[in-house]
Parts: sequence; C-alpha cells; structure tokens
Amino acid sequence: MAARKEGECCEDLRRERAKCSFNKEELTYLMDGGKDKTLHRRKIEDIFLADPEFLDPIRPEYMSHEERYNNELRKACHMIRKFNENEDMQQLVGEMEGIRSLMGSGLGVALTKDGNPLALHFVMFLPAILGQGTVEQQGYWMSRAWTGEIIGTYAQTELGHGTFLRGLETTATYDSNTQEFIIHSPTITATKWWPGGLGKTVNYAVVMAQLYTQGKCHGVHPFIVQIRDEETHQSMPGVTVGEIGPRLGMNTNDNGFLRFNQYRIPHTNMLMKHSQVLKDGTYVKPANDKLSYGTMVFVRVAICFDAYRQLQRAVTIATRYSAVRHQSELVPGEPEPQILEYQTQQYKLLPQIATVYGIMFAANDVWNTYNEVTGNISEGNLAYLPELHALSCGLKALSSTDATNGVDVCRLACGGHGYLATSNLPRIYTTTTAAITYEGENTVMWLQVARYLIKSYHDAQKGHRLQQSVSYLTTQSASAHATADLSNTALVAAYKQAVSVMVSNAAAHLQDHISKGAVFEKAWNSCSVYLVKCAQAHARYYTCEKFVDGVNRAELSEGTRTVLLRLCRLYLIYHITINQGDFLRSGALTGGDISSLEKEMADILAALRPDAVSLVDSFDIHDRVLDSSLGSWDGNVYQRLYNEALKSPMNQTDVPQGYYKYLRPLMKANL
Ligand SMILES: CCC/C=C/C(=O)SCCNC(=O)CCNC(=O)[C@H](O)C(C)(C)COP(=O)([O-])OP(=O)([O-])OC[C@H]1O[C@@H](n2cnc3c(N)ncnc32)[C@H](O)[C@@H]1OP(=O)([O-])[O-]
Ligand SMILES: Cc1cc2nc3c(=O)[nH]c(=O)nc-3n(C[C@H](O)[C@H](O)[C@H](O)COP(=O)(O)OP(=O)(O)OC[C@H]3O[C@@H](n4cnc5c(N)ncnc54)[C@H](O)[C@@H]3O)c2cc1C
Repeated sequence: MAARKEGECCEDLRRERAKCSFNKEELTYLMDGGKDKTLHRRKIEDIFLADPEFLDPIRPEYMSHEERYNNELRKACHMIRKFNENEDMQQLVGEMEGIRSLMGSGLGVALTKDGNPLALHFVMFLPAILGQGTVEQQGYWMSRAWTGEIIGTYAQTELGHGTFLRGLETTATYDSNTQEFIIHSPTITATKWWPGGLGKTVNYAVVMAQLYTQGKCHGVHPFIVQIRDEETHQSMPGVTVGEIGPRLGMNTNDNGFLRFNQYRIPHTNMLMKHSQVLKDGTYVKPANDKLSYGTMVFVRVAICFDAYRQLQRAVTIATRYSAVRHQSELVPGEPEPQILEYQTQQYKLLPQIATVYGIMFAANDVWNTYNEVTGNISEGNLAYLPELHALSCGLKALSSTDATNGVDVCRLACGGHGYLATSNLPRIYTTTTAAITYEGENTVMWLQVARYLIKSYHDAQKGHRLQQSVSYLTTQSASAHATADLSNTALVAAYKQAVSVMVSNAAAHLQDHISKGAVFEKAWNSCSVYLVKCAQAHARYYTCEKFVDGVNRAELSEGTRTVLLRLCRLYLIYHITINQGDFLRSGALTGGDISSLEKEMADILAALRPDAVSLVDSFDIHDRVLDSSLGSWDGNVYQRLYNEALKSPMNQTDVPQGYYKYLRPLMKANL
C-alpha cells in the first residue's frame, strides 16, 4: 500500500526510520491482536479506500450543513450496500466488530469524516436490541435492522435530563384493553434531545421511557418505537422530530429531537429480556433494575477503544511533523534542529505514545471482563455487575479525558499549522472531546467509581472479601515502599498505596461530616471533589497495572520488548510526577524517590527519541485515515499545506464578491 509504506519520504523521515531499534511489525500485530488481524485489516482498508465513491468532491469544511449531511449519508449508505451486496465482503469485514470499525474510529474516520448518520444504528440500536430484547424480539428486529431495511437510534437523553436517568419524563403507559403502550412527552423538558441519526435519518428508535402499568411507575425501560413511515419517511402522526442544529463537531451525525403526543405502539415493542409487562398489565421485575442500563455499559467499554485510536492518529501527525519541522537554534550557529530534538517537545509527544498503549491494555482487559460478566448475567449470576459498572465508568472517563487532553497537546505541539483544518487535528479533537460528555458525563462517571470504592472500603473494614480490582483496599496500612525499590512492581504498589490512603481519607472526611449532623448525601456532596480524585487515582492505578501485565505477557523480540518497556516505564513515572502530592502525602514514595524518577524520566525521553517516528509508524495508520497535511508518511508537509490552501473556493477567484459589495464602497467612500 503505497500511501502507508512504500512511498518516497523526505530526508528527515528517512533518517528517522533508519534509526529504528525494534521490529515495527511486531508492535502493529500486538495492537491489532495478531498478524492475521493486521493482514485482514489492511485488506479491508485497501478495498474500501480504493473505492472512489468514498472520496469527497471538496473538503467538507467548504460545504453547507445540509451538503455535508448529504455527502456523508451518500458514503454511509454506499458502505452498507457494499457490505450487504457481497457475501465475501460480509465474511471479510466480519460481523459486529468489523462493521463497527467501518462506522467508527478505525477505517470509519476515513470513509465518513465528521460523523456518520448511520453510526448510532450500529453502535447503539443493534446492541440495544441484542442486549435488551428477548430471543424472539432479536430474531424479528435484527433481521430487519441488520440489512438496513429499518434504521434506528438510541433515544434516551431529554432536554431536561441526560445524567439523571431516574428523572426522565417520557412516559410509556400500558393500556391492557388494546394491548398497547402509549408513549407521551408531557412537558417541553421531556423532549428527547441529542440522539445521533434521529434528526433526518432513522425511522425507528429504542426509546427509554418511564413505564406505567396498573397505575404504578416502574422506572425507565426500553421500547422500540417507529418514528417515520417506512415508505414516505414522513414523521408518524403523533411524532414530532427534527435536527438540533450545528455542534462543536460531529456535525453529520444529525443529532435530533423527538416529541410524542399520546403515540401508541404494540405491546410486543417493549424490549423484554430483563423485565416484562404481561398482556394483562402485570409487571415482572428484572433480576437487577440496572440491567436496563446495559447498552450504556457496552458503549462505555467501546469508547475506550475509540479514545486510543483517536490519540494514535493525533500523535502520529504531531510526531512526524516534529521530525520534519526545523525551528530556532539549539546550539548557536548550528543548523536549526528538528523540533523533536527539544526535550520539551519529547515530553509532549512521547507520553502520548505511551498513553495509547496504557489505554489499549486496560481497554482489552475491561472488554474481557465485559464478556465474562455479561456471560455470567445470562446464567443468572449478577455478582460482578457492580465491578463491571465501576470499571467501565472509570475507564471510559480516564480514556476519553486522556485522549482529549493528549490530542490537544499534539495540536499545540504543531504550532500554528496544528490549528489548520487540513492538519485534521481540530476534527480529531472535536470528535474525541464529545466522548467526555456522551455516554455518561465524566464527572458523573468518576462519582460512580467513587461510590464503588467507598462501598468496597467499608466492606473491607467489615472483613468481607473484595472484588479483584479493589482488593488492594484491604492492605492500605502495609508500606508499599519499605526499600529503595523503584521497580515497575514497586511503582504499581505505590499507586495502590496512594489510592488506598486517599480512599481511607475520603471515608474519614465523609464520617466527619456525618458526625457533625450531615445526612450521607450532603456529606457526599461536600467531599465530592476529593472523591473524584480518588476515582481518578484508582483508574490510573488500574491502567498502570494492566500496562505492566500486558508488556510482561506479550510475546516480543528483545528490541521490541525494550522499547515497549521504556514506554511503560515512562507512563508509570509521568503520572507519578504530575500527581506527586498523592504519593508523598500517602507515604507511598519519598521526595528522594520522586527526584530519582524525574531524572530517570529525562533519560527515558532521550532513549525513546530515536524511535519516536518508528513508534508512530508501527501504529500503521493509512494516510487516508490520518487525512492530514502534517502527518503523511512522506513528510511532504509544506507542499501539502500549500496545495490544500490553493483548493479553497475563496482562491478560485482573484477578487472576491465581498470586495465589490462591501470593501470597495468603504475604501472609495471619500473619493
Ligand atoms: C457513540 C455514542 C453516542 C452517545 C450516546 C449516548 O450518550 S446515550 C445516553 C448516555 N447516557 C448516560 O450515560 C447517562 C448517565 N447516567 C447514568 O448512567 C445513571 O443515571 C447514573 C449511573 C449516573 C445514576 O443512575 P441511578 O440514579 O439510577 O443510580 P444511582 O446513582 O442511584 O445508583 C444506584 C445503584 O445502581 C448502580 N448502577 C448505576 N448504573 C449501573 C449500571 N449501568 N450497571 C450496574 N449498576 C449500575 C450504582 O452503582 C448503584 O449501586 P449501589 O451503590 O447502590 O450498590
Ligand atoms: C455528541 C453527543 C452525542 C450524543 N448522543 C446521544 C445519543 O445518541 N443518545 C442519547 O440519548 N444521548 C446522547 N447524547 C447525550 C449525552 O448522553 C448527555 O449529554 C450526557 O449524558 C450528559 O448529560 P447532560 O447533557 O444532561 O449533562 P448534565 O447532567 O446537565 O451535566 C451538566 C454538568 O452538571 C454536572 N452534573 C450533573 N449531575 C451531576 C451529579 N450527580 N454530580 C455532580 N455533577 C453533576 C456534570 O458533571 C456537568 O458538569 C449525546 C451528547 C453529545 C454531546
């Protein structure tokens, strides 16, 4: 694939690549999950990227809002048609996992650029049917939805409530006479607001609504609701639906609004895997009333994968650019160095490369936990649901925050050119930062993790056995740092000790407020800034541990292991130095330890510097997926920037219309 590997590259990048100390392909295989998967991914990329239908007539930034939507919808539909019409393709792409990559942060970002109008159909509508529907419901709805005969979204958030699900106002009232549910939006704040694809694309939605039957409310439940006519695509009588207007990014996801006026749907449209309403209106409770939140748990895990893939793209662009860009003087009189020579630039970029691996190892672990726990749930064992909930909230929040901050660091690391749309860093940023808000706003996610930590801490005090991810909360009094040991194992132990002491302090603060007369909830709010810090420290510890385990377990040649161990070590030290107060206050590390680690970090930056470009090359991101004038394989940065500028519609005429209309009358006013 010329754009990825064989193309001529500039002298700077050629020299960088010649310095590589490890086997790049090994790291590519590790990230993909094996050589076969890498070859498979490349084959799919070749097929889809060779298809001219996925090219844009002009840069989307130059199109109107509606033109952009139509352009992405055209490509999204072509993608599905290409997938459906060809059995080989279906086998090649693979089922859910493959189609999600076409829709999302893998190849998807090269095919549809600023949000795919069909994304929610695959990312949430189908998973909601699979996770919340009975076997019969899955059979009926999946066969229609899989081929695109019907297109759906997930409509939960309302104008008035996104975070607080128990506060949702849309109602689904069962009428046993007609065996129908009546879906209704009683207030303006009950209007569904945000669902992707809802604005103009979908004709169905999984609607989350307060279930009323036999005069009693049973909380939020999922219903399949037809929004638009299957023939005319007009909104159904009793349904008002539209698009919510321009957003910071993801503007072609056509996020929408939706209101219901006493709108009737059949009894069979309540998704009844976990709880049921019998035909006579009797309500049958689920084994756990949070099972109806299951679709969100799934997507939170998926977001961790999106997060590191977006960061991979940003750091590939910024690192290659930093090897091509020369600026200032390091030594007076000598040629201007590559900006990658500056230690401060290395400190911006190399921790982002390490973060990609940290999130990847942790995400793989949470994905395995998700599969295990959901398997247990289907066999009636719900014991590990709280741990899965805490892990998925924590990793979703950590990965989306780290990736967003990291993408912005990469943008800033490219100076002025990073601010240009053609660098693609602005779009990567606006896409990544959305994940901080959607699928559970991050502060709220941290507080869910904190709730689990405090509960577990109290359980430990009572002598109960804790679940694996928090088992360290029983050992906080033991000194993790008895010797001057600063090995990886000792540093992970230091992370554990720091969180453990923080959680114990938080529990004491809570108790203090309660002793002074505060009710638990008020005491909780008074401690919530610190509780969020505990949750963040826990998720960081967890990621560090998975990073160390992941490197130890990976089968790698010596050179490749060395470079990955350096990244792992950088990750461990970097987060200790920026949170050193937690380690010092808990006694997990001394000031002397931190000074040694800071010194070591400087050495690691220098040791990793020669491999920087090869490390991002090993992410194996096709130029079309990077879509950046700064980050291409060949490093031909300046010519690309210039060529892209020439394509601006403003440059198709020498003198703009505005000159004659506004500027000239002003400039010539006194003549
Ligand atoms: C591409 C993507 C596009 C975007 C799509 C979207 O954004 S879609 C829209 C995305 N929208 C969002 O993501 C909305 C975010 N908001 C929410 O998810 C919830 O309202 C909440 C979790 C914040 C609180 O919920 P609440 O007020 O009902 O609960 P509570 O705080 O009173 O806790 C009670 C107990 O329940 C437990 N528990 C809670 N959740 C789960 C779970 N999933 N599983 C298991 N357990 C769970 C909790 O741990 C606690 O246990 P404890 O301690 O008693 O043993
Ligand atoms: C790009 C995008 C796509 C989306 N797609 C969908 C979709 O497809 N389907 C769908 O249903 N929804 C979707 N959403 C909605 C999204 O899930 C919600 O916006 C999100 O859950 C946050 O809820 P909110 O907007 O009500 O924020 P709020 O809860 O109002 O948050 C505002 C502030 O209040 C704080 N806050 C709120 N509650 C608490 C608390 N208990 N403790 C401490 N602080 C608190 C938050 O931390 C935040 O700082 C999307 C949103 C975006 C931005």
